[in-house]
Amino acid sequence: MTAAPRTFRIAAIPADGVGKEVVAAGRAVLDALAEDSRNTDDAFAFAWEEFPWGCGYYERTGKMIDDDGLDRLKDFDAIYFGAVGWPTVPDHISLWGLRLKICQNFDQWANIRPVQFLPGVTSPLRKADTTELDWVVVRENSEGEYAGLGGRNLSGRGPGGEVAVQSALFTEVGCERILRFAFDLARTRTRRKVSSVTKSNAQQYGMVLWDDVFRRVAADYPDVETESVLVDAMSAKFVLHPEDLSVVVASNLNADILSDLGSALAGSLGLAASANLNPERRFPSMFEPVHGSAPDIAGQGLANPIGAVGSAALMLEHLGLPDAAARLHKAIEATTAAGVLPRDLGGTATTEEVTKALIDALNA
Ligand SMILES: NC(=O)C1=CN([C@@H]2O[C@H](COP(=O)(O)OP(=O)(O)OC[C@H]3O[C@@H](n4cnc5c(N)ncnc54)[C@H](O)[C@@H]3O)[C@@H](O)[C@H]2O)C=CC1
Ligand SMILES: CC(=O)C(=O)O
Ligand SMILES: [K+]
Ligand SMILES: [Mn+2]
Repeated sequence: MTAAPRTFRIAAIPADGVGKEVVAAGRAVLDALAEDSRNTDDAFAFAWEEFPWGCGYYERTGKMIDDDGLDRLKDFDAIYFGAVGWPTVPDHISLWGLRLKICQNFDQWANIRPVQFLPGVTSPLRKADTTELDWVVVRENSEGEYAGLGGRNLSGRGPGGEVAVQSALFTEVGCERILRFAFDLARTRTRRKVSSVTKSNAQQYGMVLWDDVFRRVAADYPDVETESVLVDAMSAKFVLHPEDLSVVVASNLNADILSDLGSALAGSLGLAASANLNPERRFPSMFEPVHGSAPDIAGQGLANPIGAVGSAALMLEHLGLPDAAARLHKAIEATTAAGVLPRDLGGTATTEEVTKALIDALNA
């Protein structure tokens, strides 16, 4: 007798552009994994519900998400997200209307973005051996530069004389929780090191508060090596001394930029995975590739699904399925090592072909 499968309720929000293609790919891989677990003692299954929100929905209804959308999402075990944004809708409307709305209302304050180097993928880094490289960007995901504070036309003078203010919000509670999260994560890694990134020479209030809290929290983790680096210097360090990185923690904007840089160094933005976590589990967490909707390649079957599949692996870990997550990672490595590469990695494989290779690799 085998036990009934543990069933996880997942809300899929593919949203726009390649988001639709990579979420479909990720779902196919996850369903294959679940199917494979049937008749085992660790059987699990996914009950999917897909939501049509995004820019197309906005064009039809004037809403990025239904008024009761958050209410409908709040009891899911997790959210599997694609990417939001399309040239027909201003980017700040679409991003605030969907992704930021979910992240902020569900207090997904920790955004985890591993930078992973894969076999068979050429890195633009000049270092001959990238096999030793592996670091993770921890992004403060609830405040900072994306707090949404400010306004336009503050001078009242209108076009030509407009004044706009965009403020960054830093709270001691917000800094402390993300910094502790980074230290706790460092303790789970081979290299126990946290690099904190700010721009506190120029931004003398919020980022100096961050630095102060970093020093205070660090005292509780004497076993973890630390460094405090300005963001301009850290961007150079990503390229020149990536072997010196393990956990890199930064504010919302700085980590957003650094994580795209990191994934490009690993070979492509299409590879990068992320988890928007509500660590207290009061709300569902959301898993999405780091990249956007890529309108330049959308609808052509060219999207690299690996970032979305890596995000699915982060979701499996969050759901308490570490063995299944490890199998996904192995399948990703086997696929790139075998040279099944999409166009952004210099290959010719379509989204569908990469997805099929990933599914085949699960059982290899
Ligand atoms: N979390 C989200 O939903 C995000 C949404 N966006 C939105 O996406 C739209 C496009 O933004 P961009 O700045 O162009 O960034 P993007 O990440 O969509 O694209 C940047 C470059 O990376 C390539 N790329 C991205 N994903 C890829 C994949 N899976 N496979 C192969 N190549 C891939 C694109 O073709 C493009 O050349 C905008 O509306 C933006 O606001 C951008 C970033 C994150
Ligand atoms: C919006 C965006 O670029 C990101 O979340 O990475
Ligand atoms: K995304
Ligand atoms: Mn980004």
